[in-house]
Amino acid sequence: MAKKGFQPDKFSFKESVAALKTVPRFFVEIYHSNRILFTVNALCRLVSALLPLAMLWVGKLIVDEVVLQMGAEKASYQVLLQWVLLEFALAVSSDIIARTTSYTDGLLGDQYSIQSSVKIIKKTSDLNLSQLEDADFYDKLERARQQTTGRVGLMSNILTQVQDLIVVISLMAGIVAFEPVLIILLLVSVIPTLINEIKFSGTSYSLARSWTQERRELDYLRYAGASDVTAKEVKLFGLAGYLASRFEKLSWQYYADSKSLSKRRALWGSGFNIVSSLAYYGAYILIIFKTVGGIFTLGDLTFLSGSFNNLRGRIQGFFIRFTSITNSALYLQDYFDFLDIKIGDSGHGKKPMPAELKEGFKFENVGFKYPGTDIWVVRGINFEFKAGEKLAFVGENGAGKTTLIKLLLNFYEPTEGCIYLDGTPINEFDRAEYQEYFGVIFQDFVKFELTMRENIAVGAISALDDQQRINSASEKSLASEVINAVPDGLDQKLGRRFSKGTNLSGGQWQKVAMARAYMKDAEVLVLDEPTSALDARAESETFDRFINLTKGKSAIIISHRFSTVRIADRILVLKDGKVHELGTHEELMASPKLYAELFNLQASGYI
Ligand SMILES: Nc1ncnc2c1ncn2[C@@H]1O[C@H](COP(=O)(O)OP(=O)(O)OP(=O)(O)O)[C@@H](O)[C@H]1O
Repeated sequence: MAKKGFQPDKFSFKESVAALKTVPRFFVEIYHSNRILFTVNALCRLVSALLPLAMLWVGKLIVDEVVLQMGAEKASYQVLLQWVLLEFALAVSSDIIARTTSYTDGLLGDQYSIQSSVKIIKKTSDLNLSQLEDADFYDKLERARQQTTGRVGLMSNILTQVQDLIVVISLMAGIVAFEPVLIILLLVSVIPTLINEIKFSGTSYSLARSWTQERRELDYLRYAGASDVTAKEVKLFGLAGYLASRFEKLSWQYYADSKSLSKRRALWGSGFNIVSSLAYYGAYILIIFKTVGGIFTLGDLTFLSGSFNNLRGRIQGFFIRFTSITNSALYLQDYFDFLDIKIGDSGHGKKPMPAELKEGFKFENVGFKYPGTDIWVVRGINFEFKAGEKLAFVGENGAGKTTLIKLLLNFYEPTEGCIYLDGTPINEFDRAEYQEYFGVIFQDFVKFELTMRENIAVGAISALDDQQRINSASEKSLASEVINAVPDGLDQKLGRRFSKGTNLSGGQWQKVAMARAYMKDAEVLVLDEPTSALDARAESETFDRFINLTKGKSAIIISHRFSTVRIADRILVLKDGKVHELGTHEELMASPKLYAELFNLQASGYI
């Protein structure tokens, strides 16, 4: 995707500052992630904020005492020793406190990062399928995921900011007591940094934000070019060069935008720094003159020049950190925006589900367009799916079979018409409870790179340790054959991502997936092409078992194999998003329409 070039001022200073409103919520979350660590951290920072002034002051006392003793007839070291010991104690405490601060920073950061990642996973699972299938959603997710670790830096940056503010106030009070003019010079020396930071605040976030889509594309290209899943085809079709060059092209564009921003920042930064240094040296000369003129002692000189330098560094750091804080706050805003995405559930009722299905489901004049599109994928759909019935969906690719399942499962709401369960519109039920009714194996079921046991138990994850239930589901689905064929049985890691992992064949995976359906004692089972990778014998065995083992249960089976389909009680033939035929195998064979035509073609080996 070609990039027009970066628009740097999309996020102004004002917007960056406005993002700071997320900071209190952030601190409440951190505080709740570990109250003790947070309190220790804050106390350490408070104490260390007062240490620089104390150390500089003791340094001044030492120099003054040295000068005094140099002029004395008989030097006494007692006071001097006391001051040096005090400075030593301050130095040691300062180090201990700094280490405790960074230790607690790290721990708090890790805890917060774990918790925020968990929140992102949970939030994602709470959202509707229609929200998840949206590109905007992925952009939001990407931005929320970014900087999960950066947020840790935000916490320490903000606390350091408060800490430095205390240092700055205390050192300024010290300087004002000696020479108020120095404060004016100090301001002159830090204003250039302030201007520089205001100028560039928000720009790096702007750059990163404007590249959200491309970064997702880069991630995808990296995955497509270097992963076990794609390796076969990448090698066979010689795609590595193509993918690498696409990756490189996009990366270099980002690099160029990022470089030009860094260059401008560096150039402006060095210019401003010269002004700042001039003011500093002006102050230094003033202090030297006053010391030589006898107004300041040598100790005062050490204290003032030390304080001035320290202050300048801290105030500049304060502004620079401010930009980094506002930048992180913009990312934080993305994270909270993601957590605050409304779950599109508002139109849903809270009716409890009936204990068992009595009549069944009814589709009444159902039509559907995917959100953001203007095409009727299905329209004018009318049929009943009776309780206890085994119904098969048949139709060409793209006819709308999976879409009907998604509508039945209430992942999407029909654009027009209504679906009823025992006479009640399905959106009057609590969505989660409603979906609990179903056990579904999708054609693109997930091959989790977890153990065999976990892969089976995902059908009812609370039964992960229920050996009997797992054994029974494996027997029913023929997954037991797969379990026996792998070295570690149920504890076998699946997939090759982790050591000792093993890959299963397509058919073996489908047996594992079928076991998930048996794990869940669902009222209604839906199998969306669950046997496409099975050999003919395994397929027929799987379906015979399925029909026998789920007697009395309602089930929908989608399949392109007519030998499977014919076992169903009734068959619904979809064509161009409409119900073309509906009846038993015998009824449909008796009419010279699509079903009979396709059945005969397949029987004669043409398709
Ligand atoms: N999330 C989506 N957004 C937009 N269009 C979609 C989406 N999912 C599916 N479609 C479109 O809806 C139509 C029906 O797709 P569906 O998956 O329901 O077909 P199907 O009958 O199950 O096909 P197959 O036999 O190939 O699995 C297709 O044209 C497809 O491109």
